[in-house]
Amino acid sequence: MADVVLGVIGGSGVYDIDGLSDKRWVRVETPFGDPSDELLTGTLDGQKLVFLPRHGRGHRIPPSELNFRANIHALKQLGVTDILSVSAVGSLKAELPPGTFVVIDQFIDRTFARTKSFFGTGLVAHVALGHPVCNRLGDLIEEALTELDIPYRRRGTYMVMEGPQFSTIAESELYRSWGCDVIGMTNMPEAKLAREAEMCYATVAMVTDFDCWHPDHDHVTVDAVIKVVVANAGNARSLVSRLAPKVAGREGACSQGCHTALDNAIMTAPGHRDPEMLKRLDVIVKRVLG
Ligand SMILES: CSC[C@H]1O[C@H](OP(=O)(O)O)[C@H](O)[C@@H]1O
Ligand SMILES: Nc1ncnc2[nH]cnc12
Repeated sequence: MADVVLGVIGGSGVYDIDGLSDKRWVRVETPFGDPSDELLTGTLDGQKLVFLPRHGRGHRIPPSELNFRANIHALKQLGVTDILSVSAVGSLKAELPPGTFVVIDQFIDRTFARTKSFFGTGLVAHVALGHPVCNRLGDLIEEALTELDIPYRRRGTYMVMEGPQFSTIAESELYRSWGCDVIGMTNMPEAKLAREAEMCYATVAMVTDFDCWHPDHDHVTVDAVIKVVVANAGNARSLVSRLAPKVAGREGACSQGCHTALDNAIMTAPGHRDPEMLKRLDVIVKRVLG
């Protein structure tokens, strides 16, 4: 089993990370193009950590233009085994007010303008996604949130919309009728690609607004989102600091199988695999194809 390296993908308002020693921003090239920015490497409380600002420093890249494959590939190249995704989300439930952290366990992917797989013609794979996030990592996140006394909810369904515009009231009500808890624009295909790359992935969604459905609250604006993110930045920082040593202390391969997701996933017969694809996907498939 590879050494544990914690990856943190910072969402809106989270473009840096505190308290790292041996801090270094590194440029990583991938066969899929450039990640959102350089990646920040370092050590936090004895745990190796790699941080990537999802939208780049200065928030340059909108959700539909994020190079999700390059981002996940770059983290994989730097040895990341477990990814904590930190995301700002709108609430679709009255009982999830701004400031609440939700440890996501399900997604509904309604995005339509994104490349969603590392695989393709010449090397076809179908990974399981029934449990799209890692529950072992989710347990550690929950432990950290409990110890820090941060208001949180374990489990919730994150509706992933294409954006960049926020929803109409009719859309927001539709997602509410589906039982979704929160809404955002970024966690798919990120979570799917992390699974294909055999990395544990878990999302802490920070509720920043009531989207546009709540009769007693203003409709979401960027200003309102950033205000809540800034007000909760301390909690997000404490969560990462508290989580790092817990991740360092976890033992063995993921019992849910995140680290072996490709074991029964590749469909293309050995003699029909495209050598170019195999080369391009080397970092992703070398454990399973040698
Ligand atoms: C500034 S609000 C919209 C923006 O924030 C969320 O991004 P992230 O998950 O990276 O925090 C949301 O999905 C939108 O991309
Ligand atoms: N209401 C909302 N809809 C989509 N993405 C969001 N990110 C934060 N709030 C959001």
